[in-house]
Amino acid sequence: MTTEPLPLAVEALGAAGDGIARQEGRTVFLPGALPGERVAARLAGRRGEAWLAEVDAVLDPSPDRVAPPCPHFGRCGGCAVQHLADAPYAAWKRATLVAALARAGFPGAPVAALARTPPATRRRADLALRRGPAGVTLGFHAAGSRQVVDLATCCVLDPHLVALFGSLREVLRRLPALRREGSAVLNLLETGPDLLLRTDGPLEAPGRALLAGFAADHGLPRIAWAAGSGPAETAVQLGPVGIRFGGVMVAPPPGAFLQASPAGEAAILAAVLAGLPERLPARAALADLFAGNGTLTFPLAARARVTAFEGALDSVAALAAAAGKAGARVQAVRRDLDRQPLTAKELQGFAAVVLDPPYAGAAAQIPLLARAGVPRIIYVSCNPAALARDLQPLARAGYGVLAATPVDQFLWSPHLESVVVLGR
Ligand SMILES: C[S@@+](CC[C@H](N)C(=O)[O-])C[C@H]1O[C@@H](n2cnc3c(N)ncnc32)[C@H](O)[C@@H]1O
Repeated sequence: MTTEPLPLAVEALGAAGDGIARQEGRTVFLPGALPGERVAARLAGRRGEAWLAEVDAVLDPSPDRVAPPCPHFGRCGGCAVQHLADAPYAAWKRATLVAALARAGFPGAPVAALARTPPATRRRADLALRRGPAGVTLGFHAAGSRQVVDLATCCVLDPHLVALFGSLREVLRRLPALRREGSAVLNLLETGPDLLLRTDGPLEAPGRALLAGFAADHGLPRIAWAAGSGPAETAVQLGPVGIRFGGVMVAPPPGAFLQASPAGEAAILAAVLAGLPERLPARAALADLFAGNGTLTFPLAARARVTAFEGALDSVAALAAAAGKAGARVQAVRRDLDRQPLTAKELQGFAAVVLDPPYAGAAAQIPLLARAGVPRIIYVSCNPAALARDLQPLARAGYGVLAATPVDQFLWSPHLESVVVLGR
């Protein structure tokens, strides 16, 4: 359903990057509209109690409106806010963390300026693939839709990854393993791009040969493949894979989690290390929860012994192997922290606990952490809503925010990374 165009005054920029107006007492979300603008828009559907509208025309543009740098902006769901000038953009992102901390019970907490990440530096892409009559479509999903936007370029991704799009599309067109749909995770490691391909058909010998040719031609040391969401197997290995964390070379599993950009990782790490207690006794121990492949673990190990807890078996194995080889004072432990969170007793020996949970947060672990009374907690979050929820028990347990840093890891998207240091 769509209505006739209505004139609407945009009052604010919402958490998803949409303009927000009011119409007959209801909130209206206006993708592409900016605060202070008057627009003509059609009500096009519901988002919960609110209206979702399509902007027909911007009648009075905001002085903060700028030309979006990417030709796909507006259709591609990867970015939501490329049309806003830099200073109000940075203020909007920082305000997200201020609001989350206020909701958590920390109004007026000290929040640093937004740590920036440059365009064209994102080193991890999770691309959707579709086979159609005209070939293979490769890109991100359109905003709020399952449709895939075929990307010719991307202003966020590292150009080394964007440069692969054309030939990857072509090799996938010839790959029978891709019947209708799949995905491609590209991780830019120090050893070159690492590809994990998930397809809806089996990968036979001719397909493997095709991928081997692609890897050789484009400098990919490894291509892994998986049937749907099944386990990944190595399809092509032409050389070692690796990335250094705190000077320690780690060989991450296919499709491994990486912090989105080098600058984002550096900003997170700086805030985490600055959040540690100033003087750590010689025998101090640190806990790194949701440790992944050791992005934070190895730099933390330069300050004290670290026990790294992680749920994914292949990541724990990569972390343990790298620690063994480097002689790092790191113990890697496989633990599902949702099903079997660390008990208050287990947590009590640590001088500081760093946690960097997935998007959903750490709901099972937080109450036990609140009870343990660890002197320092450093929460790295990629989801302000989960952060606000998870910090509430810590506020009730008497913790205060010592420092909070918003990090613009997910440039031009509504997502925000942040590092919050808590003590009591
Ligand atoms: C946001 S990543 C952080 C990884 C790492 N700290 C880093 O900076 O690269 C979250 C990590 O939590 C892990 N994870 C997800 N659910 C988990 C669970 N229930 N228990 C333990 N680890 C989990 C994921 O495998 C992933 O490695």
